[in-house]
Amino acid sequence: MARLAIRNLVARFPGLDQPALDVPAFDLDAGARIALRGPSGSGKTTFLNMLTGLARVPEGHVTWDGIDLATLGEGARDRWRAANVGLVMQDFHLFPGLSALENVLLPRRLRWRGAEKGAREEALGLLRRTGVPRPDQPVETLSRGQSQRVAVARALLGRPAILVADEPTASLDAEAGAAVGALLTDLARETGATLVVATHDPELIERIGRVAHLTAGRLAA
Ligand SMILES: Nc1ncnc2c1ncn2[C@@H]1O[C@H](COP(=O)(O)OP(=O)(O)OP(=O)(O)O)[C@@H](O)[C@H]1O
Repeated sequence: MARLAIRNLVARFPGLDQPALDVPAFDLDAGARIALRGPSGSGKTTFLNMLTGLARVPEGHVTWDGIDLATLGEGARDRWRAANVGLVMQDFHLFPGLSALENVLLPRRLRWRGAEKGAREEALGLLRRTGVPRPDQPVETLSRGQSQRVAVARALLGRPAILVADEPTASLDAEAGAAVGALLTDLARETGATLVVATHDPELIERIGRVAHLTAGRLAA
């Protein structure tokens, strides 16, 4: 279970007159689910990067369960993220030369230096649930939609307390998108994970049930 409190978060980039992100206060209860909407360039990716510790918090506070990511260096943020966050990013970051199953297991292997007992069965179960038919297939031969499902399965392995996804249904047709959206929301509900999803997909937004809008870096929940 993970609770989020953001205070006075401001991110600026060179060449932009206005901050890319300016969020005075934003809170999520542990286990909350929220969809993040906003036009291109409104700051969604920047926001997700700050929430997950992928980027340094330049100004203000992003606090998960009392841990302020602004106080952590890059290595500490990476360790915190590996222990707490399941991430589905827009480009899937799958490793070619490895199978679907190996890709799902890879972050866990790096984290624990060896596959933990049960992780393989959990990974196979997630691949089954996400609808990846052949776990041993090399990822470079998967379709975009299948790659997306592998990325979702990888994010869900180990039941992370925080699930963050950036347009997780964007490369899927309506049916596959609905399946992946259902899986994300169902598993978040089952595990009590706090779920934040940047998406324009109306079906997924409805499934999540709550939406926050980003406009030019400002968040309205
Ligand atoms: N490293 C950077 N240097 C300069 N400007 C940046 C940088 N990263 C993002 N920006 C700018 O910050 C703003 C917010 O970008 P961001 O990628 O967060 O938007 P977004 O809502 O995710 O967009 P999209 O939906 O197109 O992915 C944009 O104006 C973008 O050009």
